[in-house]
Amino acid sequence: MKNISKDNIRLEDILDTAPIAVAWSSVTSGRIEHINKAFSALFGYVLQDLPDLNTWFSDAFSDASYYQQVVEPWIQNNQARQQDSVSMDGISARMLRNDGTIRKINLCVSTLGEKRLWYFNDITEHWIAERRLRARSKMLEMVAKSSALKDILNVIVTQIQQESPLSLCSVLLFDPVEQCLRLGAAPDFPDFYNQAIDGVKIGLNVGSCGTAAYLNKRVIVEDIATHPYWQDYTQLAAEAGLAACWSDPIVSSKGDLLGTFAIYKRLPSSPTQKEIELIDFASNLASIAIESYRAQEALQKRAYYDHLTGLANRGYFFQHCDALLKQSRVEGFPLAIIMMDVDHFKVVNDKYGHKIGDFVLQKLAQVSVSVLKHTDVIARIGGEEFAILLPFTDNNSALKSAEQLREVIASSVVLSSNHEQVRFTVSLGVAFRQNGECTVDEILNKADKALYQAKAAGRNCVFSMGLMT
Ligand SMILES: Nc1nc2c(ncn2[C@@H]2O[C@H](COP(=O)(O)OP(=O)(O)OP(=O)(O)O)[C@@H](O)[C@H]2O)c(=O)[nH]1
Repeated sequence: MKNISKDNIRLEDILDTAPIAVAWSSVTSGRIEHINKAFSALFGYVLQDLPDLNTWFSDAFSDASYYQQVVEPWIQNNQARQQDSVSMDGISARMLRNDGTIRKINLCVSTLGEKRLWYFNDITEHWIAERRLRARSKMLEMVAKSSALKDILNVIVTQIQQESPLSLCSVLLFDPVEQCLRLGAAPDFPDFYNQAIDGVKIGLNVGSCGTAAYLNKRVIVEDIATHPYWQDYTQLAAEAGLAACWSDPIVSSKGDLLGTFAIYKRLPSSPTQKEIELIDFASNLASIAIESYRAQEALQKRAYYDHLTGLANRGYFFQHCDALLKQSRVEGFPLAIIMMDVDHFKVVNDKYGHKIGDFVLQKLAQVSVSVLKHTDVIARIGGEEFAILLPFTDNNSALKSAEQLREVIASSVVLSSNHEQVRFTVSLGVAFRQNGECTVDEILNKADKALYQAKAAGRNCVFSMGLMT
């Protein structure tokens, strides 16, 4: 430490003890003549690194248009002011440190003779806290308004990317049925990377996210190129320009896995304490968003789906049928309806009990879904009564679908509590949208009449308004 005698105190020494970053420049040449210790700590430079003031400023302000439109006029205005002005209005701006990270500063200037003193007050922490609060409020508002989950997650990802420049962030959603991760939000990743990741099964050595989800704990990979967790994905990561990945499992309030939040870096690196806090913040926000979305989804499911079979319920079917009938009238595509009813179901219940009867309904739903097209909608509209809507389906195709349903159901088996094979059949009635007007009630009535004909004809058969197949 320098030994400063009492009567030999220089301005430089005084400024070095100041907690605020200060630089002074020559009024005439603009050369930066001194920076204090707090300046070096804030921006990472020593005096020799810095060119003249204007050159440094034009590089240091991270937002070029803000620099040109706001900062430059402010500097010029101050330079035009008379000398020995001691106090001036400050300006807020984002400035780059020598490591590329961004600091938010309040900049003030005063002129003293030939020297111009610049004061850089670091308000980054306050700025980050404020922005996080804003991001959090915006996200909660979006949750309350039931915005699309992808949009909400994009707000979180964007916030973190702004706080941690030179990073890419992603949220992947856990699919518990398929035990895989699906794309939630990864707005700045290349499409080929997102496509490759979407649907990846979780497991050990499935990158940072697949492994974090599998182990249900944070995974920090500092160098993707050499880490065993990435051994099957190093080329993919290299093509996307990714060198490090820190991934956190997103967990619900009950401890269930909801997905992963990850920060990727372009160069091998380990997270700072601040970046760990950032990951925690993002995972917590994402957890609120995903959990509330899932709760809403479950509510909707309860409103529209039949709890026993998992098929759509009567309400959903009628709504959907009405909309599709209108659309088919406008666009002129063919549409058919099948009504399907279990034969002698009372006998099944009486002989094997209600529980086995329930298994029969579940099995019937399962095999029906397996033979229908993904555009068809099957619903349980009564106890043992089902309706199927077949858009873009003409007369012959609908009859074929009905026959296929009949066959696959007739060959299905459920085991009774005594391990007896319980077999069951269905009767089916088919109706089509004719040219001209046709309401939901009209087409369902037609299908119902055909169903009664099938029952009357001895069951386990398909009828289409008097035509038996
Ligand atoms: N296990 C079970 N049975 C149900 C459910 N909903 C309705 N049922 C039963 O379904 C049976 C319907 O009987 P019916 O209307 O006489 O018809 P069916 O015995 O199938 O005879 P047909 O339709 O004429 O071939 C009744 O025994 C109801 O109790 C359910 O959710 N689970």
